[in-house]
Amino acid sequence: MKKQHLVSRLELVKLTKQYPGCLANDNISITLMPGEIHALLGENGAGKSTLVKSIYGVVSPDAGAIIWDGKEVDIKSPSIARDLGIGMVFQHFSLFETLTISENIELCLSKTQLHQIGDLATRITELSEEYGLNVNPTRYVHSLSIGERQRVEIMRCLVQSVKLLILDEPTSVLTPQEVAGLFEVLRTLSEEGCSILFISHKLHEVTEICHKATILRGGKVVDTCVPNEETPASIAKMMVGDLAEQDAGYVKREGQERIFEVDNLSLPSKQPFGTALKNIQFDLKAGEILGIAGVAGNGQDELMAVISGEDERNVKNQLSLNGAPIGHLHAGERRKRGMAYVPEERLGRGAVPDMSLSENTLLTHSDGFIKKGLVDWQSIKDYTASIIKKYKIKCHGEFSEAKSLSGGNLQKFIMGREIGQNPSVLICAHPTWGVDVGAALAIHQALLELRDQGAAILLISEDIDELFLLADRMAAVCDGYLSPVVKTDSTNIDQIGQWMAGTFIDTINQSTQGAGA
Ligand SMILES: Nc1ncnc2c1ncn2[C@@H]1O[C@H](COP(=O)(O)OP(=O)(O)OP(=O)(O)O)[C@@H](O)[C@H]1O
Repeated sequence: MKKQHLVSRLELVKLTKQYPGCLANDNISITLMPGEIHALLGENGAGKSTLVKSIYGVVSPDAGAIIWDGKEVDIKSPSIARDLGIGMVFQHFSLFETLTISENIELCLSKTQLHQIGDLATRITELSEEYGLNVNPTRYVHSLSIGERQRVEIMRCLVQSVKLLILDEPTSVLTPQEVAGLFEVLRTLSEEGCSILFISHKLHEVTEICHKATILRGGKVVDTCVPNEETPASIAKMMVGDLAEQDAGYVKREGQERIFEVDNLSLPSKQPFGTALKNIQFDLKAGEILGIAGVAGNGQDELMAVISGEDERNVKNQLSLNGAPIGHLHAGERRKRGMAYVPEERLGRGAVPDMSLSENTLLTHSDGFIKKGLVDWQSIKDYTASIIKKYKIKCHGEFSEAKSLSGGNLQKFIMGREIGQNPSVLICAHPTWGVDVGAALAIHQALLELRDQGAAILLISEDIDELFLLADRMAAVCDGYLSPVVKTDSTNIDQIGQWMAGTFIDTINQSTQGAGA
């Protein structure tokens, strides 16, 4: 970070945002200097997203001021933010699959910007070389991996000569190798004077790359620190107070009898740019967690949809539960037999946004709460209230609409709702995605408790550290293929990282061809 600048790049002065019944940002003041990489930390619902949305013109604050390069500004919309030089990379990318990289980037540029840039494809190629982004402007977005898509989003900000780049949990979708590449780009940008505001729950990354950190709690700034003078544990303490226990070194278990099996499953994707599943084969054992690593978009969604029954194609003999085929049964029937699911997409698949938490509970627990044909609302409310209490979910109550919860709080609710059914098989994707350290610890312990009671758990995640922490056996998916399944104790992050990049596929293809010859 260059130190000679005296004028701050961005100053937030007593920024305040009130939602009905919730003061999301309460008099927040933060200063960012040019070139500063600044982490915004806080437990779920602390107000981080609301704050960055105010800076990017998506949310309009009720009080306070935003000072940009020394002058007060009124950022009424993202286009005003972009004109000022503020770029944001959201957790969910907003790219059109059927357009090229260049066409996607062109869509968010004004006529004046396009005129200033000249030939856009040439500019993208130049910037790609300058920052080592490896972005080819003529490639179609549907052919890109998640890591490449993120680089397109960053490129979209770079072509607009961004002076402040906001990243919302940028590393949760990347392989370890891609995280290292991203950090290189961020360091170069910082050297050149671009400020970076970085929301993350991964504290070791914050200590590695950020110059300063601001910690929010209950909508207020409660602390600031210089991350490389702290440890992940000391920052966690600033965020959530003392953690009674630390997440470390859980005992690995050996599974008992085989409960669930996927046998030689091959299935074309139903989506135009989805991933076909190719000869997937694995089993889940009672009292064991099987972790599947992989960068999003490599068949995880398709696999999850087939197992849950959301994909209704008949794969009768390819899926079995307790020795009986279930691949022809609909989703509700599979739930009745003891299966539960936590899908990756929490709003829309995991919960219906406009329904209350109680109503969302009823959707996946219909059997338990319908008595003599009538819905037992009191029991549903009590059960929902118990999940809210157990997982310390920040909301107004069981009547809160799912969409009014912050991302991490909704994730906690969905996990709690599914674990609470005591399933014999739990299939879950990204169990702690966007969840703060304290809540992640609670979710980890609930998963391990369920495992120790004899459930078989499939954990699909992009968080490789979490998989190593929780899984007893591990594998990786790439391009719809599943790698060999190995005991977690007998592998390492490097090997799994390479499998995530597909190094095992040739061997699998050779052995299948060999078998067919
Ligand atoms: N549209 C809304 N209506 C009502 N309340 C809201 C709305 N959006 C956010 N909130 C509330 O504002 C508070 C702050 O939410 P915000 O999304 O900013 O938290 P966060 O720190 O980003 O959390 P997370 O880490 O879970 O993403 C939460 O209590 C949330 O329930």
